[in-house]
Amino acid sequence: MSFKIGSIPHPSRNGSINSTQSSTKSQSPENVQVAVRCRPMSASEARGQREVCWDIDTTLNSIVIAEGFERQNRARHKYRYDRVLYGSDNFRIYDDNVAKLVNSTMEGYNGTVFAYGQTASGKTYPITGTHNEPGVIPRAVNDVFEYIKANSTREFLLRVSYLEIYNEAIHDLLSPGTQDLKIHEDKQRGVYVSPLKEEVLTNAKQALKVIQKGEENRHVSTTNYNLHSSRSHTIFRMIIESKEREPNASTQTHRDRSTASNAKSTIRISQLNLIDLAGSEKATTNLDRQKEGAFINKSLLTLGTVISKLTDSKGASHIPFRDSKLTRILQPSLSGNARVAVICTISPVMTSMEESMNTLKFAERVKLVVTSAKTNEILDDKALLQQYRTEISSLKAKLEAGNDLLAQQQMAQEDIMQAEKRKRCFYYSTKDKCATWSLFVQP
Ligand SMILES: Nc1ncnc2c1ncn2[C@@H]1O[C@H](COP(=O)(O)OP(=O)(O)OP(=O)(O)O)[C@@H](O)[C@H]1O
Repeated sequence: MSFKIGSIPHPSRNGSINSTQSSTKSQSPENVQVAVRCRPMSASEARGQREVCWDIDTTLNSIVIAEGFERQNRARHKYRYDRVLYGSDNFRIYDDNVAKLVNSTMEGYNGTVFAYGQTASGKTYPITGTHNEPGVIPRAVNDVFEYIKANSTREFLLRVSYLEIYNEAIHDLLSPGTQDLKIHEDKQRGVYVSPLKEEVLTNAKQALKVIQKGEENRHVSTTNYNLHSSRSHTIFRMIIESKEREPNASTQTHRDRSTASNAKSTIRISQLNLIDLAGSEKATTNLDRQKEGAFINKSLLTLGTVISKLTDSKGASHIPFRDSKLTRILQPSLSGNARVAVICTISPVMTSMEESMNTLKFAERVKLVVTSAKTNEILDDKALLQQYRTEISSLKAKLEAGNDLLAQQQMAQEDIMQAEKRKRCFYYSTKDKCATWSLFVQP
């Protein structure tokens, strides 16, 4: 894999991130964004088949089996998605289907992007990309740092992890050799994998090094269909924390300080999951590939079942998220609190028609999944402390105001007593001509 963040070409098409801060706390329910892309033929495919077996309309975003390629009795059903593309342009796929989602993760919403399709259909290509056509991961990392640059009133903390699910076992790609990674769930953290190494990111260049390190540790093999076939599902996760930056203390008024302490009392936390699924494969004679294929097919089948049940209009009973590690990890995204974008990839050749049709049907079903992302805000300890401080000083002020009132009442009481004494003194001094009492008469 070779890509460089600093040298992403086509600057005019770069920078699609909108830096405005959203004031909404919850997005209205929305369907999963689905893009379908048919890759161009490879040189060897082009030798066996002259034309692409799909009729693709990139304006109407529809796809149908091309005339002359339909099989007997197969109706030429036209499929429509949010975006239907042909070719190698990774910029368009990112700008149209992913950039907005990445932007919203910077504003506190969770986001998940995954690529789905048979082996060698071109899933890794849009996710990691090439030097000239960088994929979702390098573009997202680039946009995250661009967003941070454009939003100087907030400070950000970025952490990444990179894992793969190979033969139903979870491996840490950033810490190879770590054994026995398990999926856990608790109220605070939701579903998470542990022990999993997290690297703190400080700049885009370092982020790409981390990704490259992870890529090198991924399980890749040569299959009948792909020279560098990914034999595992990978999940690249970025955790984004942000809070209002504290203004310069020396230039603040007391009022500024108390407003600032309220504003910085919350921290936004969101996750960006970028997932490259392993591809389903037809039977092979290689025993290792057979074993891998069985695990891959089973987890993709579970993903299909989960999607079907989530979109079952009768209201699904049990959704089998726990039947595979992949669906278990994807559970929080698919069941609600995340924006989700799916890139479905198909091959241009007739020999893969059956698998491509299955991918198109999957794309149709996943399009029906509805999610409703919310901003995730928490109070941090420091902010909590700050809140307590503000509360204590307000109580003190109230107490002081109360004390003043008490003091005023005491003084009034004393004034009354003095007046009483003066009255009595005046009475004594006039009646008994008592010099001693006359002292009280004088002010
Ligand atoms: N849109 C595309 N334009 C040009 N080349 C592509 C495109 N998509 C894929 N390719 C090329 O096709 C081959 C297979 O692609 P890729 O590895 O992305 O497939 P995959 O679906 O991830 O396969 P697997 O599931 O086996 O890992 C690669 O050589 C890749 O460079």
